[in-house]
Parts: sequence; structure tokens; C-alpha cells
Amino acid sequence: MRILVVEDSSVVARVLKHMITLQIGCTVDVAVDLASARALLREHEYFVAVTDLNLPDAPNGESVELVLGSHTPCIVLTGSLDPAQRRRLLQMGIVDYVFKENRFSYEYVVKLIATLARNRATKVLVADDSALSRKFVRNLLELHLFQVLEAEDGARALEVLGRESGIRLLITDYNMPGIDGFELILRVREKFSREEMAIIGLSNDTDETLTARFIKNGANDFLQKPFVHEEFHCRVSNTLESLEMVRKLWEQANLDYLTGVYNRRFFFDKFAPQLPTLKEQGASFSVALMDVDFFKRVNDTHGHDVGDAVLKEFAKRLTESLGQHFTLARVGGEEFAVAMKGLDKGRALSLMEGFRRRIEETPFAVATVDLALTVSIGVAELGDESLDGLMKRADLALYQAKGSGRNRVIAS
Ligand SMILES: Nc1nc2c(ncn2[C@@H]2O[C@H](COP(=O)(O)OP(=O)(O)OP(=O)(O)O)[C@@H](O)[C@H]2O)c(=O)[nH]1
Repeated sequence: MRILVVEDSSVVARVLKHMITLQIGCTVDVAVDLASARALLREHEYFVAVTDLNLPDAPNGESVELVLGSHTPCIVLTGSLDPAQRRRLLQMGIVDYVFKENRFSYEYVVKLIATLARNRATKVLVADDSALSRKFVRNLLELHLFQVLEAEDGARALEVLGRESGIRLLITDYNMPGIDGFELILRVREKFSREEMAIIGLSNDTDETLTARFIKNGANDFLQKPFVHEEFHCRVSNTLESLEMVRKLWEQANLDYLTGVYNRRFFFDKFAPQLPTLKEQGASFSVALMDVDFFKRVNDTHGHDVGDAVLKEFAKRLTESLGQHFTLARVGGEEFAVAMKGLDKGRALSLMEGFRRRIEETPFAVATVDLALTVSIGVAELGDESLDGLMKRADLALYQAKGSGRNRVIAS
């Protein structure tokens, strides 16, 4: 990623270059006037250009025209801006403008660049029955490099959400034929939690209770139409920032910090409440509990770091073996559990036997050592018991596998 800074003040240019290089880790070129900016833009493709509005050879914002003319997203730095200039710059399609006031202004620029880089991978769905309104919102989002999808009503929005994975933000109008904004949010929240997707409501309805109603229905924020560019972008970026924060908290609570697989808490929270229904339906459900054999020796001989790397590799191999169908968690130090919905004892046993064999056949290449390791596994199929009871039976089977020589799978 390459960034262009067009700035005649050597102090400002140096500060910006330093901060961007340090915090974003990309190459920064500096142009001190329009002529050198033109030459650099000819030579390189830039992810974004941060440009001063007034340069010695371009006193009237010609640098903005130059940058936008080369299809490069443009952030404008300026000492001041009157309302007419502001309107003109926004119409031209700049990403944002920043006043050169203090160090927080430069921090804002760096944060904005980092946000733009993230936005490139962020999908946003816009649901609105007005084509004009959709286009307006799409343009604003595309200026900030989002991947934008559109739906002309609530039903189509649900269709898109069913077919496209990874949509992080839904922006929905209130008044739409068929499924309106409220109903759409309710339906979306049945499938997507607040950790998975953020929602912003829009409306030009003057009902002053709308904001609260949208938020009570599951939206994260609400915008009254018509809105100004700056407010739209602030709301979108705040909403996505809080989504990111909620997601991080969720990850800290539910994922194992070392291997990245689910943790014990997630495993029990997810499956304990499901067991009564699975029993009622007569569905097959098995669990496996596994433990790397003589793992203490790995730590004792090669050190804790190598032990950690083995656990990571073990979790990776197990994830690959299981595919999307089954759930894996690290439930203890070197102990992993697998939940296998739809598998009876026999099928669970053969799946685990395949995995045991693969561990035995392929040594772990960690740091400079090749470690031949094995795993013992206990399997149990759901009977008339709680998840605790089922896990205890799998644990007993694992204990038997250890006791009868290790490197084997035993079903209870
Ligand atoms: N490197 C590393 N080691 C861990 C971690 N958690 C637990 N352990 C180690 O795992 C080892 C478990 O050893 P034991 O329970 O005695 O069993 P074992 O050596 O695996 O032998 P068996 O299970 O009887 O085959 C201990 O040395 C723990 O310190 C971890 O997060 N990282």
C-alpha cells in the first residue's frame, strides 16, 4: 500500500509521513508542490492521497482536481474552509476534509486511512425502495471504499442476506413496500446477532419517536433524511467501530487465546441448552474428548514455546479434519473437545480414528524439531443425560484410552 502526501510545509509533511509509516506500515511519498504531485501520480498507484488545499503553484485547490482526476481517493488538509468551498469539495467527491489544527488532526488522518483500508473488505447492504436514495447512499459508501450491495425492498434485502456471506452493516429505510424497515430489522436480528452485523435505520418520516423505535427494534443507530455527508460517515464509522469492539469482546469471552478455536465456555453455552431438543427429536449427537499423549515431555524437552506451537498446530489440523460440520473447542490445557451433531457413536468413532491416524502419521514440524506425537481420544454418544454427564463419559473413555496404552480411540 502506498500513500501520497501533497504538502508544502515540511513540518506537516514530516509529521504525517512519520505517523502514517509508523501506524499503518506503508510507503509514503511526499510531494511539495503540484508539479511533483503530478509526476508521482504518473509513476505510482496510490491507495489514498492526503493533500493540502493551497500549494505555492496551486493556490485554488488544483491538487484536489489532480488527485481525483487520477482516480485516487482524496483527503483534504486545510487551514480553513468556507461553506461554499466545503460544498464544492464534497461535490467533487473527496473522502473527507481535515483542519490543520493540532496533532489530533493528524491522528484523525491516520485513523481515516486505516479505516479506508478496512472498509475495502467490508460489505454493506443498502435497503431502500427509492433508487435515488440508494444511489446517494451507495455513492457516499463507495467514497469510503466500502463494498456496496443494494436491495429495493425488505424481501430482497433478506434474499441478499441469505445468499451473501460477510455483510457487516445493513442500512435500511423505514418506509418500504411489503416488509418495512422495522420488520426487516426484526427478521434480520433473528439470524444475525449484534456481534455479527450492525444496522442503521434511515427515514424522512418526521415522526420523532422513530429513532427510539428503530433502536429498540435492534438497530444500532438511526439517521434522519436528509443528512449531510459528514454526519453519515461519522455514524457509519462509529457504528462499525462499536461492532468491532463488541466482536473483540465476544472473541475474548468465547475463543481460546492461544489456538483461536472456541473455548470451554462457548462449548458448554452452545450445546448444553440444545441437548433436550436433540433428545426429543431423537437426533444423533456425539462428543469426543482428546488429549495429546505425553505432552508434558514436549514442554520439558523443548520448552513451553514449542509446546504452545504444537497446540496451535494440533488445533489447526483438527479444524481442517472436521471441516465446517462439527464444533471444536479447547476445553483444558492440552485437552480438546469435539461436538458432532448428526453422528452416532460408530460414525464418530471412525471420524476420530481417521484423525488419530493422521496425527500419528505426520510429525509436527515446530521450530527446528520434528516431533512424532500421538493422541488419545474418548468418544460418547448422547444418552439420557446432561452435557456434563455426556462429557464425563467421554472423559472416562479417554482415561481408558490412556490407561490401555494411549494412541487410540475408545468409545464408552
Ligand atoms: N505449552 C503449553 N503447555 C501446556 C498448556 N496447558 C497445559 N500445558 C501442559 O500440558 C502438560 C499436561 O501434562 P499431563 O497432564 O501430565 O499429561 P501428559 O504429559 O500429556 O501425559 P498423558 O496425558 O498422560 O499422555 C503439562 O505439562 C502442562 O503444563 C499450554 O497452554 N501451553
